[in-house]
Amino acid sequence: MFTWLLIQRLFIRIPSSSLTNIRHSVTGEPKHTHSLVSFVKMSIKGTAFTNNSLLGLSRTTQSQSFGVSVHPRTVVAMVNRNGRPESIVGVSVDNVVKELHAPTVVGVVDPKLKEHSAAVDGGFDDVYGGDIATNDDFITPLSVSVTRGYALLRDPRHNKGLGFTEKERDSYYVRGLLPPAVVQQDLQVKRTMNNIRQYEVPLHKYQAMMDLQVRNEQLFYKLLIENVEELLPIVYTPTVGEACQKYGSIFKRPQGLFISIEDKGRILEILNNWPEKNIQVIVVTDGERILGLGDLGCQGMGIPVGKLSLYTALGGIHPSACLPVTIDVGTNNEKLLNDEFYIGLRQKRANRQEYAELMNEFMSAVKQNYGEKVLVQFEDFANHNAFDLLAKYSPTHLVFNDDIQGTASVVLAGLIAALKLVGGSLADHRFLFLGAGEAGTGIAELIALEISKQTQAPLEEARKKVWLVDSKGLIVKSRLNTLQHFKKPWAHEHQTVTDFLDVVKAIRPSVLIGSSGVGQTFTKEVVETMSSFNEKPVILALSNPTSKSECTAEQAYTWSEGRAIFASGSPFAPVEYNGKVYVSGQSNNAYIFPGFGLGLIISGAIRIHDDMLLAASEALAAQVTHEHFEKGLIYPPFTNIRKISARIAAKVAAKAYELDLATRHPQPENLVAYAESCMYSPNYRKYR
Ligand SMILES: O=C([O-])CC(=O)C(=O)O
Ligand SMILES: [Mg+2]
Repeated sequence: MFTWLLIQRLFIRIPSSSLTNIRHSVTGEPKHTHSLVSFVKMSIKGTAFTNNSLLGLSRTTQSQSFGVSVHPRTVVAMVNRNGRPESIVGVSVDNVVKELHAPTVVGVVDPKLKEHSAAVDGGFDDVYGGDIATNDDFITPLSVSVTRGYALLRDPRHNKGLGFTEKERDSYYVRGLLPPAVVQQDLQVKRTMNNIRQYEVPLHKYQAMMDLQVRNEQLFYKLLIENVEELLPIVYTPTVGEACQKYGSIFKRPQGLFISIEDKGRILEILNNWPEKNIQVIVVTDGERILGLGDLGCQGMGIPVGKLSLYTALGGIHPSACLPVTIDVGTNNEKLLNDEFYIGLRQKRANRQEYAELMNEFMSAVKQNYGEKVLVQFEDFANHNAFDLLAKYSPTHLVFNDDIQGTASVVLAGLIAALKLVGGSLADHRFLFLGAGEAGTGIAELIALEISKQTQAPLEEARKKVWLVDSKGLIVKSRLNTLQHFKKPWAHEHQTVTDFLDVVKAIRPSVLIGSSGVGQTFTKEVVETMSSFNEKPVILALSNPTSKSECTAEQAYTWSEGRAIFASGSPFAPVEYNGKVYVSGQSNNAYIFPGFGLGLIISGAIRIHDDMLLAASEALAAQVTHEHFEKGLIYPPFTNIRKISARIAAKVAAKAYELDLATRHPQPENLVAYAESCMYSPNYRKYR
């Protein structure tokens, strides 16, 4: 293995000049029995390299260019007897080895080549066939595929704009294509931030940020990382919600994959149209429940794009390893169906069976293409599909539902922290939820799980501390037969109560959590009632975007006379009440999923376990300092989020090792340092 890793690194440094000539340097008439790997290990001299001359390699199918199927983005190279690469013969595109076309410079040798050879006696079987992602997957993809000349300035992943140095302008053939000034990246950040601050309308700032992302990705991430508190509400909630509503009008360039029901049977092919092959995280939505805004169909794409930009900025996942996907099965949103600028299929949502078949094809294709360890994050699916998909694919895939599990983990973290302010243990409190969907039941279950672990009480007992209200009122035993399955565990013994204020009075909770997607439901009376029997009522208004928040920060502080411990899903500015400034926290899964995902990737986890969510909650809660508590905060500020994410990642990874769900061995000694070392940096670097 050592040799192979060495080769990977050597390849990246191969000068482009040696690549432009490869067609003439690669030769030979490999014997039919040679596997690709043994071919790679041979030093063959002879005539020009053509596809045909390599066809003899195939032990599998001849239908692809070389008849040899290898993992995507694999450089096939010949090495000499000392193991040094002498020439590159091709690169796999769409899992097929293709000639390497100048002026593309490529560098990754995939160690899976070796494993496959071992597994199938020196030859290659179908790489789609099984768990090809093994211990040797890269943490951060090393692939470098850099064009040059004018095309380089149009390549957002590598464009540096005026940041190209004098030397780079010559070696990349961009001299004359840029004005003479060379600008440091820091100055570019300053200038771009100045421009963005000129816009008063948040949506215009969003558009400016998206334009930057598709123009100069490194600058986009540097801006986002260095100004995270200011830009998070732009690229994420609440502005991303408005962007989705208007996505048809503002759409310019695709930032993710659109897979529609009409593409049934062709999903694998579509995945291969995406330019990157080494995917580690997919965020997928079907647009049916975008934030609290409802069915936005295909225009939900803003959400996977936004979530993945946080995976990179907050969690350090390499942007090339992130794939946003929107599954378009139609929309039931009449307004969109009649909107001339709508960009999705103009039809009602597909029926259950068609939907299930499409999702199944997608999930199979994803595993086939990217292996066992690709993380699939389900985002903003409607309740019924969200629970079903998670249950169906958890046993076979690395799947995570952000709205159920991510939100649960972030809220539990906030509650663990809040206990320092309100006193007692979790089991001493009573929790009331307005909203019994993904977030509500997901949080409820994680709270119950933690109580059960802490008190050794059975889970069913622990659940009795938690009460949920849905659109029909308090969830109680007498409603059991008509309840959806995910609500059933919360049907406790109690008389029917329908009015929410009456429920608050009857249950007398110490913690009130809103997750129904309906704004302004924590009324003055509700907050006053909470404050009448709690010295410090904990009030979490989780629904997004801001317009759907159950109450505002100002309302919570005013109506509770400054006593509420308040956090919300979308951010609120600090509030002044009676001469004191109150800073509320943002109880948003953005604290959790980037670090959680990083933890899965660095440990090579193949499945998710609830204990990993608990580990993430504890790691986040541990980041809240005395100074934060003094301000009434139950979450640390986002400013240090990359450090926080590394700590979350370390705890999640440690749990994966403990549960034997990790596949990257040996376990790094210092997981925090390791997580930090794996994080993507947007600072400009040399390409060769
Ligand atoms: O995106 C967010 O801000 C949080 C979230 O997952 C949702 O509200 O669905
Ligand atoms: Mg969501």
